[in-house]
Amino acid sequence: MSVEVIQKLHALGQSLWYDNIQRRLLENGELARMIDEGIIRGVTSNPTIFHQAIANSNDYDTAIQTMAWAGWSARQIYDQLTVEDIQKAADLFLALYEASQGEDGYVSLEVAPTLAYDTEGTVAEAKRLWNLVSRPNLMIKIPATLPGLPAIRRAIFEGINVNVTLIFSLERYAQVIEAYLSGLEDRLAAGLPIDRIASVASFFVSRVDTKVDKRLEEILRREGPEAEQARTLMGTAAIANARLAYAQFLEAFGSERFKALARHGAKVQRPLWASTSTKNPAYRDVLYVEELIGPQTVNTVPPQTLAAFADHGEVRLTLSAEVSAEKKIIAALEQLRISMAQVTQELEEEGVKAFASAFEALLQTIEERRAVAVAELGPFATLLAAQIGRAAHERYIQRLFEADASLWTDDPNGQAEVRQRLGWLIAPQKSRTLLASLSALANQLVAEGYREAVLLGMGGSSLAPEVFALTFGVGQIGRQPGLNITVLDTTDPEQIAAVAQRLKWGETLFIVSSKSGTTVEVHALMEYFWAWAKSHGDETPGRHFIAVTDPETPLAKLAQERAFREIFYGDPLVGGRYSALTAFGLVPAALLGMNVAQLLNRAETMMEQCLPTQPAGRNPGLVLGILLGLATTHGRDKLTFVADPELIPLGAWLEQLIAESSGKDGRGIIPVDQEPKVSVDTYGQDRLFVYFCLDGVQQARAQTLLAAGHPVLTFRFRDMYDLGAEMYRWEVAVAMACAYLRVNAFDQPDVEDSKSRTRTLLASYRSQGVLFTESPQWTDEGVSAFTSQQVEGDVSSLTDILKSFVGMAVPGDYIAINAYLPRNEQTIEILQALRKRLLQTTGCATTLGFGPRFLHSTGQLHKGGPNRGLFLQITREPKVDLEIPGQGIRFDTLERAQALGDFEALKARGRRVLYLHFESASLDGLLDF
Ligand SMILES: O=P(O)(O)OC[C@H]1O[C@](O)(CO)[C@@H](O)[C@@H]1O
Ligand SMILES: O=C[C@H](O)[C@H](O)COP(=O)(O)O
Repeated sequence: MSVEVIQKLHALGQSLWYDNIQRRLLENGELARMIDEGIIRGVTSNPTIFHQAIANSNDYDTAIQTMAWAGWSARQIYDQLTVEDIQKAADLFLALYEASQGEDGYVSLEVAPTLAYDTEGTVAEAKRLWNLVSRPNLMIKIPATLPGLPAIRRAIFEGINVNVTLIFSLERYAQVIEAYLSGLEDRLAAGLPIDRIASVASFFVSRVDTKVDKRLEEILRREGPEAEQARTLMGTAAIANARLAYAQFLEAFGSERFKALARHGAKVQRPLWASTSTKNPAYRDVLYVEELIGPQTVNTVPPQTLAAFADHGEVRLTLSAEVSAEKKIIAALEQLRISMAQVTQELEEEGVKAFASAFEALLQTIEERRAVAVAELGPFATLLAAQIGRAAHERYIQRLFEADASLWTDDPNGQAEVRQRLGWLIAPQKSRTLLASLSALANQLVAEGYREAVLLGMGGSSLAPEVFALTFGVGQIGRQPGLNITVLDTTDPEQIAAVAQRLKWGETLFIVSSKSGTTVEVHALMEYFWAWAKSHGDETPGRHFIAVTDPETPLAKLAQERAFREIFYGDPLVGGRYSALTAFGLVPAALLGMNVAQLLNRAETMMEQCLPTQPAGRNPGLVLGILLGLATTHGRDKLTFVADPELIPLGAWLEQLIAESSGKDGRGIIPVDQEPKVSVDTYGQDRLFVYFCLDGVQQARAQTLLAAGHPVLTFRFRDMYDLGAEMYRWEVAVAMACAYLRVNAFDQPDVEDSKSRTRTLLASYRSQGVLFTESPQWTDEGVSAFTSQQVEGDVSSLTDILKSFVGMAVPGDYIAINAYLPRNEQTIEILQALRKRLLQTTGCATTLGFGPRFLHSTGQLHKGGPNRGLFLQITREPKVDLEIPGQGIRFDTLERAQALGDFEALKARGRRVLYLHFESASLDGLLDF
């Protein structure tokens, strides 16, 4: 696009405005770029433009859905969407507005076209929109109908900038100028300033040709004596009409009357050439720009006209006071009985009608989308609005951003923790400081021949990286050259060995990721791979390692001592499970080759929607959070994920965020991830489904669930980078849900219990060589069973044990399979089959977690949440085992100690637990019940 031609245009006194608005342009920086590069100097919108923007895109889906959930009407939603876009555009133009001293930099918003013949209604609407948008560089568009004229005068008197729209005739244009001047005079008479009031008169061009040409064509068709004259007049009326308007402008604003106003600072009301895209393909595509260039004018162009003009537009002065030729054209038309008065009157009426029907169609579209969103709420449709009202009254969002810890807890220690844990709120902005170093490192590693990275971390330090690795991994969209990342968050020797076996020395980078820098699994894994690296003959393999940790942690110190290639520091004001958009998620994202800036842009756009400046019902995080809280208190506490294939990995990250944040003090939301599909009538009344939709593969499933009466919230992703937005939204939502449930969203008080029991067990193992002395309640066929309570009835097989255990489940319970096994295809298959069986037999929700990974995720909820869980714990004798260098134990011992530590912790809290240890038996036996 050539900026030069536009600069030339501006040098001749014409400003180019953009006849287009679309949320995507505001969010992705395109409008900002066009302003910065000097391409456009203002924006105009109209009901047709908004109809196209909203009805033909999914840019507004999240916003519409949120407001619909909050109980807003279609009209309220329309207002909010349009005002937001206009405000955002106005903010982008503010600098230009100021630099040009109010000459340019305006953004126009039209009053509802249904008010076009209602003077009082228009005045009231103009005032309402002016106050609502509240930007100095706003222009309110008012149609120049007869009833519109006094409204224009009144609006000017009120100090409102006015873009007078739908002007077609010279007569009406004169009345528009009169209304403007009178409005200014009224202000002066009232002692009010007039120097900051701006107005443009939108004179419509191309539509005049469309209508006149049609009449000329009729004459041509008749092939009579007037045909030749008609031919020469084709495509001339619009420009002649507009040039005559320009002459009228020069006269009116050169008058003594205006000069008197100008002495008080009045600005001229510039003519704005509107409707300047070429409608007849036989005409030059920049006709209505090139032929109307002159001082003190504006031309507003839609995208295709802008592109054409920048490409091949020619700039020369084409407007002047000399309009004899133009007068002749109009006279010639009149001779052919084409009355401009009639043509323009029809155009005005049709123009109002067309805008009104676009407006009605837009409201209809919003209404349809609103109804779909409300239906998603199922039984909560009638209850949610009041709860949002309560949250607004209690200032939930304000208190979140003010770090008012009393929102979650009265406990002083808990409150102190909360105050240290809210840095994630500004992560989308703050993390930008990492961008340069991240891309430098990614490029350097690729250039040095690294192909693979293994991330060693647990919970919040591994789950977001895993989401990114699985969604943006090999062959996925939008990826620059980068490394493949494998996440290792286990102490299972088989799983570790399987990864180690396929690594190539020299091509593999290790990312040691731990916020606290003290997590036992991470330390053990790091020592293992450090020794692995050394075993390749490199005594100082630090350059193959990077660390992500908070400042001054033991890991940070060790990484320095061992000369790690790089250390990235996390934000100490962000807790582990809220760290996705800090170094913990972003370092791996960058190494994968993701566009981290884009991820953060999406997150920031969501952040802006979640700010306290937004009305409560417009805040996607707040509305979702209150809904989660409400559903939980109404017994729908099993938050069940349904996802299109690409989005399945998101569930594991959400699981930790939700479970570890909310599952405490006997309350909590139970996330159910990747549950096998069963017939919908299997589900109890304790489900709240969420559907993560990318390409709609699971749409039919979601519909079936909805039809069966379950709430199903749909989250539509435009592409995978929307992960940035959704991660942020869910972080806010979970914080808000926790406030609603009155639990501290930012601690994990029950996790430590399992850890300390594990430490005690390991100490006894180190001193006495035994880990566990309890004798099983039952043992046979190579399986031993330990239970929290005496098994009822006759038990002669594993099947009996399982039946008796499962028999304890009542509606509203959930069954958690906690497997300390290698997380691989084979075990996943067996355990998912078991899960399906359990679900079908009991109707209860089921979860599957691999230990010790889940201890850093759902483990908190298991112990601290509602006592509705039945825990089936599984370990087995390992096929391989590995030494943990320098610790005097092997990985299997650590894994088993972790299982036992959690078993004891669960029992101590009165949970129903069945612990099965498979010595020699096959896991397949689990399916025989
Ligand atoms: O990043 P770190 O400090 O290694 O912790 C890992 C995980 O362990 C937990 O503290 C729970 O044990 C999580 O909250 C956290 O995400
Ligand atoms: O403000 C601008 C007008 O609404 C717009 O230019 C109308 O153009 P059209 O005639 O191409 O619809």
